[in-house]
Amino acid sequence: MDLKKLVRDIKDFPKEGIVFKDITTILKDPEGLCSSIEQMQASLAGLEFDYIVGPESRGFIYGVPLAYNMRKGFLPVRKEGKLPYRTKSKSYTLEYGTATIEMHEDAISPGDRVVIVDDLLATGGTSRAMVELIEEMGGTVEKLVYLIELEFLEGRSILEGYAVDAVMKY
Ligand SMILES: O=P(O)(O)OC[C@H]1O[C@H](OP(=O)(O)OP(=O)(O)O)[C@H](O)[C@@H]1O
Ligand SMILES: Nc1ncnc2[nH]cnc12
Repeated sequence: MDLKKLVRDIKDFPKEGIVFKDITTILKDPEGLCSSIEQMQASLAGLEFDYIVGPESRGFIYGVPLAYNMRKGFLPVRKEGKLPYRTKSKSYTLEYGTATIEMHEDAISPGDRVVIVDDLLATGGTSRAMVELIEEMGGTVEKLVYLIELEFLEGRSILEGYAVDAVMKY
């Protein structure tokens, strides 16, 4: 299925100059939703890992169905102040601003093999911050999988050395 037909471009959201890739139009379409999950999952076939890590909020949309289908645990990464237990945090810049993400300090144990799942790779700031949190807790990042990659923002350059895959590229 050609999912690009279901992506809606929104100009100047959330800031002037940004072309926002709206995936709600994929999620609304039953075939689009199913195919987008399946195409991301195909990228993990045969890979051995323990957990899927996904960031709030769009990373949850794809991270949980992939974890469920592959019978893995899901570890949520949240914006600051949302997780109830003790946390480790990291601040970073993304395409349209800055943010701080957090994980529970006991989410990952040394030796855990992790896959990062998110809807979109732009500058890579969010993903780089997740990689650093995971590695500081002793985990290894086996792969990063996205539905969309904005290649012109060169997010892969700050993820050099890691396996990165995306279903759609712009
Ligand atoms: O590669 P980057 O430049 O870091 O940008 C990508 C991130 O930006 C978006 O999340 P956002 O922080 O807007 O949160 P949301 O999912 O709650 O909309 C997107 O879902 C990625 O997580
Ligand atoms: N252009 C964009 N569209 C949708 N989500 C994004 N996250 C970062 N940049 C984005």
